[in-house]
Amino acid sequence: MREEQIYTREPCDDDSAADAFDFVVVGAGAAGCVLANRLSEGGNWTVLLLEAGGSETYSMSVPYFMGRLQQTEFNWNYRTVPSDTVGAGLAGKINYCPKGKIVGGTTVLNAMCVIRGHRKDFDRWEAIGNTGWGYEGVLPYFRKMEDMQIPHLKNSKYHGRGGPIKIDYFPYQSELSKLVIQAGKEMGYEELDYNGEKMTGFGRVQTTSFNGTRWSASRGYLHPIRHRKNFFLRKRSLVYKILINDGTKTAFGVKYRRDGKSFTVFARREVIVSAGPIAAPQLLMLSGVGPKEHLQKLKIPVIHDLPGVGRNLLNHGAYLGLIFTTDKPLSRTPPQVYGDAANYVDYFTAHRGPLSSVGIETVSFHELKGTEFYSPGYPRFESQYVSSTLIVNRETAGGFRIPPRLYDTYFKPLENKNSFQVYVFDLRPKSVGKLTLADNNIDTPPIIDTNVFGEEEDVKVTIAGIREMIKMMDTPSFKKVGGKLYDTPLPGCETYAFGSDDYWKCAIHKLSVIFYHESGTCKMAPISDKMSVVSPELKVHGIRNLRVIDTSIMPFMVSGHLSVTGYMIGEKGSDLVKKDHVL
Ligand SMILES: Cc1cc2nc3c(=O)[nH]c(=O)nc-3n(C[C@H](O)[C@H](O)[C@H](O)COP(=O)(O)OP(=O)(O)OC[C@H]3O[C@@H](n4cnc5c(N)ncnc54)[C@H](O)[C@@H]3O)c2cc1C
Repeated sequence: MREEQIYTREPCDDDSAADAFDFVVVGAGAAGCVLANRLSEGGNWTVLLLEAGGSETYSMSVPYFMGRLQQTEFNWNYRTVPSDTVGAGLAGKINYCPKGKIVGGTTVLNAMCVIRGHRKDFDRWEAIGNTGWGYEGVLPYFRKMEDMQIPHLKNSKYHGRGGPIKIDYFPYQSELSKLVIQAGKEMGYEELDYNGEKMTGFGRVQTTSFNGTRWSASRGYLHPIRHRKNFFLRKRSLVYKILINDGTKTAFGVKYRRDGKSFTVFARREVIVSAGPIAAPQLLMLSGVGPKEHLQKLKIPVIHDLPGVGRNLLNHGAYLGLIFTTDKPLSRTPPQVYGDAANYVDYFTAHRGPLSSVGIETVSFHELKGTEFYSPGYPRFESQYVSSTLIVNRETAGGFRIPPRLYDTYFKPLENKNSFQVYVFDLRPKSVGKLTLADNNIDTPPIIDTNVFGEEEDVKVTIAGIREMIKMMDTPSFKKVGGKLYDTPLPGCETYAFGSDDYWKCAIHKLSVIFYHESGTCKMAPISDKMSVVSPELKVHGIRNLRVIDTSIMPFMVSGHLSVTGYMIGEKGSDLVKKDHVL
């Protein structure tokens, strides 16, 4: 048994010399792990899963350690280009763009929130010609991936049981979380299963966790298949080229680098790219599939001109400065959590206590009644209630690139106060960015221009959201604890009257972050759409035996978070592949 198998049941690293497989899947993230599992079930085909990162470890399963994981080698550590619209007040005007480089992909680094989106989001995908991707077409796959643990949701027709991914609440729920749900009721909202019939309202956050531990893509989809004879996982294997026959335009294998050596493997049936929204378009372009002029400029031989590769970069963006103070402590700051030995005892004996949560235990969804953005039954913004002001702590603030001076003037005064933070974000922003290559080398990170908050409408929606949150302080529940908006003007925005639209606009552009929901860079749409990269069967236009199956295929943003969308795409994509290779 190799060392990496001692603490987890992750499959061993395959070091056989086999060089031909039925399917070669690139990237062991949310979608890639699903494909490896589903295509190897039945034993008819051999499947090789190539992952650039190494093994998941036990400590990664502790929810509260989430933020720290971003400061490790298990993160690709991408950065965005400097921006005046999102995070203009961050160091260098640059946002971090974390992505998991590990078996399990970004599901090992993420906040574990399970929020699928609204049925209308998927109906919109179908309306542009993606037959079968409407809500009724995707719901069975959302259910298939789930093993619902929350007692009152186990028998809901919207949820699944017995699937690979366990869904549960975090065992820990702060006083803040309870209070927010109560306040929501006082504002006239329902407490509900936002992944069910209706979405508007408040709820405890459903999470990809089990018994207080992270349930990653690898735990759910790879651990159970570690003994399959037809499944092979090669770790620390960086794929740098998809091999495509220029004459027949057929993909037949990939080249990858492992431990300093180069290898070639062949795919008898298909190459499937599941490298995620940043690396999938990067790999296509490095292999000669992408916008012709861009590739020619970088001296990459063009195999197929596909102008849409890397375009349509979707994302959410959140304002970081919405903070409320209270007379009573409702939650704990990171130093309080990390500094109390009792929390480790609680966690390591019973998987309970604050370490069993990432710090977000409640979410709510709002329609913005009375504004131009109101659409009955279709919420337009989400709030996440952070169980402490995580950011009132130098280390966490640094994790968002908040410069020391900004920290000292805006956040430091809160260090000895009781406060909590609300992330508000527009669920369906209009801004769209793009991803391009910096050069023709896989080791050079691509240029990520998110354009988040580039459209005026997205800023207006966020302002409307902030105002809705401020109203929450008028509820009896928050009055009882002295809930108050933190109204120190943000440095750089003092010239505007605090609370005016102009003030909030300034603050949003300065103190915002991308919400790590990059997607859409290999857009799924019929070929008639010039920006389309893959067909509704997820086949790359113009190339045989090559598909992209991960969150990069999303044509439009969903009103949710993307790991479960990734699982759904992996599940549905597996069925589409199987259909084409019926024995
Ligand atoms: C900090 C953070 C918090 C988040 N919080 C949430 C949340 O609470 N809820 C939620 O639903 N979503 C959340 N997300 C987003 C979600 O986790 C991702 O959108 C989702 O995992 C994307 O799935 P994917 O399969 O497309 O890609 P990924 O899961 O990123 O998988 C891609 C895999 O491909 C590998 N790879 C890339 N390039 C290569 C290459 N050249 N060769 C070999 N392997 C390669 C990568 O190492 C990775 O393992 C969060 C993301 C971040 C960064």
